[in-house]
Amino acid sequence: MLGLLSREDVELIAELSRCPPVTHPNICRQSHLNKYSSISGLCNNRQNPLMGVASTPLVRWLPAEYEDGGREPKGWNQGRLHNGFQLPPPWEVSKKIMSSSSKLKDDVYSHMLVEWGQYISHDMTMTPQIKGGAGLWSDVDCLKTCQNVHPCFPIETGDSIKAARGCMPFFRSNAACAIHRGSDIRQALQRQQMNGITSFIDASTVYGHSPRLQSSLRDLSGLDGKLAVNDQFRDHTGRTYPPSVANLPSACRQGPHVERVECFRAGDSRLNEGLPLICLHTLWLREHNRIAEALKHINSHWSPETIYQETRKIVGALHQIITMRDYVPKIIGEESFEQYIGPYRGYDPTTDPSTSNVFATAAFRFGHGTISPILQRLNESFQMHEHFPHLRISSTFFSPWRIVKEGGIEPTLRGAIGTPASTASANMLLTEEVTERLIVLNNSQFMDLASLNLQRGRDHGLPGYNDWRSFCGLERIKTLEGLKEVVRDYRVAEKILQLYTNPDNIDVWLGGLVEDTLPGSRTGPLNACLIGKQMKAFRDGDRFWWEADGMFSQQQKDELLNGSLSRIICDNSNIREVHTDSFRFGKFPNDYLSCDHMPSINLEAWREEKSRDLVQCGTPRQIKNGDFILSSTSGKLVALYSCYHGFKLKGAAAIICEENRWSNHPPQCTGT
Ligand code: HEM
Ligand SMILES: [Ca+2]
Repeated sequence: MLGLLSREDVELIAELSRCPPVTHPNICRQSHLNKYSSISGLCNNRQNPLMGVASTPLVRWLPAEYEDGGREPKGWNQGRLHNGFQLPPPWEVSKKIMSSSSKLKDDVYSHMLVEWGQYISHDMTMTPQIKGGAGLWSDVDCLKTCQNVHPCFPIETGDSIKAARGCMPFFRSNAACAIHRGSDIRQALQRQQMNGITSFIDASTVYGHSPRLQSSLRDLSGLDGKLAVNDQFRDHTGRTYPPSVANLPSACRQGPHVERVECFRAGDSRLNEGLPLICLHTLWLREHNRIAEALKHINSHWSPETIYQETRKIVGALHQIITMRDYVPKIIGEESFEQYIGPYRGYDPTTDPSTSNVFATAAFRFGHGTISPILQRLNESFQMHEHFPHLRISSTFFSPWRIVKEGGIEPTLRGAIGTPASTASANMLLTEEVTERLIVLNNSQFMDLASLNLQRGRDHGLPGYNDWRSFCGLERIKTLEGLKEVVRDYRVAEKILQLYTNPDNIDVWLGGLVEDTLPGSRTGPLNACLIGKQMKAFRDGDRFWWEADGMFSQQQKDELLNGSLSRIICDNSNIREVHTDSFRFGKFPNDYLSCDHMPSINLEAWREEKSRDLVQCGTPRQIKNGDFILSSTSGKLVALYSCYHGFKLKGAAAIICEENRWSNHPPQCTGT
């Protein structure tokens, strides 16, 4: 049988067997799926339970364009013409247009704006790749071949000195399960890529996107709703770090003459990529545990599960507020915010909150143009650190030891808030640090982020720049003169057309990135449109959006608005002075404020007196390997039990408080 199928068919079948099970809307009636958002995103939308869920397809806003119509990437077949011309090799585009030895500084925003972009993109999208090695049915090793043999789509380098074999390895993105919504039959038959994580801005970076991962990140033995922390290292003031990965020794780089520091573990697996990313993950881990402790103090009758879920809900809300209130308007500008997002008008179940392919693969990768070649580390006076000087970022990739052994998170965090951001200008797009010296784990060869982005867009069959401009209601670019109007730097416009000849062929990531930025924004008109539309979908299509009806009381909402990234830095690090807005660049000390004066969230708004029913029925019994939450949505007090991942529930999941007693014994959670 196998002999009749191509490798791709077999891969597709393997993928299908990993699809989330077909889900009937009826399962969304279960009460525990309605009090708190589920970890995988399941049932956020009750009519379409899989919308926005981890491991479902990145949605298409325009149909894919594959060379064979169905699955072959653009550029797969040598000599193939597109609109009459061959596509230029990504590496050549990178070298001739994108790679730059210098970057300009932003005059308004701090580097934290860049770091938050990377962090929050890891809440919205993760496109898994086929880690093809010599596998069950595949005898090709993508680290070795320079041929286009599925699943390898190597990037030709034409440089026999740097990359000895004349190519850089590239793994195609996984094919997604064929979950077909809508009526476009062409799309249903085309290869789709998938989003490995929840599309919703739900702090999946902190909590994960599956029951198993979630469970592995919790401290279930503490019975206080906290997350697990590193049991080997703490900073010099006793503050915690994320736990280490389970498989040791890990692939993270190690410092000279210091004990091993393994890769950290969090809700998103990419946290070790850079030091600022590790700092943000560490802040949120500490913030969860800080809030959990305070809530336990305020509501001593809450079960550990209630503390955990209520804290997760607050942390999720803070991710949404920081992103939508503080981050997005700076990126796309106030005007585009008005145009594409506008004020919140409540949950809309007809909005699909899924991450779109063009957002993940092109538009939100605009941030790669704002990566700075240097990582600054600053001391308490926000001056260059005496012991831990600045570093080229290529020497910071996958190096958690530099946090643990080089002063904790503070020097890097101060660097992020106390240094201006880099900007992407058309003639200085990506720093050589990531085009010449990018490291990806388990591959010793230096990679080029620009080539990867371009090749990824072609792997996904993304339509060209002009089609996306049309999609956004912008004029198509037909001539060099037209291109010069939107790119402004005429030399770059000329180089682009020399390489692509037909403007329709321009890769959308490149086109979006080189456009001149709109006033008061950090993106051009195309990316402002694509990012704006996506953010609106994330917000309006999320039943658990923090402003949605029934999520928080008015008093709680008012308190949440006192939250900020600066306050989180104050509460969870040894930094005592901050800018009120961590994304703005200011001079120390004049533009800084003492943490004592930074507004904070008063968690008293979450105080809950024991209800009369609870007093009369008594606190429900704790069970082993599981826990309960209380709900009174049906008018009666109900204890909803669930088991931790890996355990099976025996007995009634819900017990009701009736006539001063619980209707049933609590269930049991037994090993499977
Ligand atoms: C030092 C900083 C950064 C490094 C080293 C980095 C590296 C990477 C790499 C290696 C990929 C995968 C490329 C591929 O094979 O397709 C990627 C994807 C991505 N990056 Fe970055 N990145 C950085 C910063 C940023 C920033 C600042 C943003 C946004 C503001 C961003 C947004 C994205 C997005 C949206 C993806 C696609 C994620 C997916 O769906 O898998 N990155 N990045
Ligand atoms: Ca998410």
